[in-house]
Amino acid sequence: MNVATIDLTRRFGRTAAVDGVNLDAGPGVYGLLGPNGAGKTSLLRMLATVIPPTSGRIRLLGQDPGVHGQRRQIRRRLGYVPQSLGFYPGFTVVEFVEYFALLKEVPPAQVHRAVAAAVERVDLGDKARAKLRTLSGGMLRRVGIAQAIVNDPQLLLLDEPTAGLDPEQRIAFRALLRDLGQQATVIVSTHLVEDVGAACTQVALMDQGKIVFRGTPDELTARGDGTTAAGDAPLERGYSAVLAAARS
Ligand SMILES: Nc1ncnc2c1ncn2[C@@H]1O[C@H](COP(=O)(O)OP(=O)(O)OP(=O)(O)O)[C@@H](O)[C@H]1O
Repeated sequence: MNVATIDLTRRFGRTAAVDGVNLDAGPGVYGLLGPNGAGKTSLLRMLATVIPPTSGRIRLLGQDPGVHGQRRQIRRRLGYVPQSLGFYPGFTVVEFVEYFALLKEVPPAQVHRAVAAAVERVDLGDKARAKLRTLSGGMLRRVGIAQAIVNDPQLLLLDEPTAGLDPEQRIAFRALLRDLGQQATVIVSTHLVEDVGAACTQVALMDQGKIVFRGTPDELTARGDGTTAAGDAPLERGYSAVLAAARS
């Protein structure tokens, strides 16, 4: 398993943002759904080794992120797109992605090719030498994705990556996720259920810090069958039905 958590919990004061999550994930694309404040970002931040858990256990890529040497090895093989990434406005696209390649200790001889490949994969080849301050919001999102994939990660964590992408880019991005998920574990938090239906092999639904559903997108859809759950699409009705059941 690339990700294994046992009773993973993260508190902020009295709030249990993540409350006893047990998760196993091998290669594939996993959608993480849930309402605002469900704990998705906090869970992803722990998996990205950005914040430590309050209690519980995590193993990532067979290593313990609580141990310095192992955490460093995880970070070399990890990609993370946070909800808002700080961009240095005076950097070009290539300089920015290269900076992350160096942080992730991509071997120097491979950096040039890895950066060019990541920039091409997000369809920004024609903007490679443009300064970040001149790019649109959607293009910056794609730069954020390029930095995350530059080290060919075995674990890729994306927090609402399609926010701000136009429809054409979202479709291309889902194809990229499916491709990356052949080898890597890709966990993508999103509010867009179309993204889950189109790109994910598995879906987890969080509510109030807990995972209240785990299964395939079709299984989530089936939860809405024959119910009066709200939603314009079948997957949305499944989502609403599971949340209503979890809260009843
Ligand atoms: N740094 C923090 N300090 C205090 N409380 C926090 C912090 N980060 C998150 N929380 C709280 O933890 C809970 C879970 O927040 P989190 O951002 O993980 O949810 P989310 O599912 O990602 O929400 P959204 O869909 O709105 O992004 C919320 O109640 C939030 O207010």
